[in-house]
Amino acid sequence: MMIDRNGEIGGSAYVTNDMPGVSAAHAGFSASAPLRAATDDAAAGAAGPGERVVGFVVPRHAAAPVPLPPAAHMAPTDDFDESLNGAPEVGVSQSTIGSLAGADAAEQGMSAQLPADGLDPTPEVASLFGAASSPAEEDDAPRIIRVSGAAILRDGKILCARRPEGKNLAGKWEFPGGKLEPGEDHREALAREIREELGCEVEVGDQICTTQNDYEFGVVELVTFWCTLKPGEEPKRIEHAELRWMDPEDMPSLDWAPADWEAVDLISVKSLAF
Ligand SMILES: Nc1nc2c([nH]c(=O)n2[C@H]2C[C@H](O)[C@@H](COP(=O)(O)OP(=O)(O)OP(=O)(O)O)O2)c(=O)[nH]1
Repeated sequence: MMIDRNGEIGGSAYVTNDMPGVSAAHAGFSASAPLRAATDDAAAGAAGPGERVVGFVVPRHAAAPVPLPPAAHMAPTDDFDESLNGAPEVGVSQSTIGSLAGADAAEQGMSAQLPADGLDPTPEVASLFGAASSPAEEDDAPRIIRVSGAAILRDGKILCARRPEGKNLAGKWEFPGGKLEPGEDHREALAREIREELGCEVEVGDQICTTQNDYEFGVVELVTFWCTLKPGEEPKRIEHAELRWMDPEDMPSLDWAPADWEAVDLISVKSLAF
């Protein structure tokens, strides 16, 4: 999905969340006018440079943006209902997003639903809903690499990281984070990766968006989250070639990994709107 500086959206990726109030507060953005995210009319359009986004746009749910805990309470509290944090359970379209987003569906306790009786889904659609596929189709299925990325906010700036030599996408900018390990959900994986990569502790907040990108080494499904540093924490450059705190509107000037443009555009456009 591409978003121009007027806030118009086109493209083929899908977005699962509004810009959350908690993140806006952290970034110094106003939370009063949530960014218009993917809609039906955004179903066709260009992907970013060198990018082939897999997935499709589904209608956003009609529910009002869910109020989120204040920044100081980004860590789930005992009385905080996790099901409200991110995509609420509001029916087929959200379930569809959940199934596309993989772990999010499980995290949200949502189940995928096949189309209504009488509709004969194509194999592609059926596979999205977990329907049985033939061994030949399974062999052809792309390997989904599930990755969490952190948009860490401090004083209105976002921590951007450049991938080191010797890794795939070397030299590209990314959100710190990494692959999920077996048994982890996205938030657990992200907290662990940040500990390993940056040597610090973060509070993982709301989801910004989910994208899939078809790289030559596999399909990366990247779920990006707002994060804040826990009190007294300072990120250290351990694995990355470079770390840089950027004003959101300057983020598009970096050479981002293709899967990241969705979140970069959402973050930078939001900052320009106010
Ligand atoms: N961490 C991160 N990875 C990204 C982003 N965008 C993007 O396309 N990727 C890709 C690059 C990698 O192919 C994959 C994440 O792998 P990684 O190498 O960071 O994961 P990891 O920390 O688990 O590393 P490793 O153990 O495999 O070395 O996702 C992003 O914003 N953050």
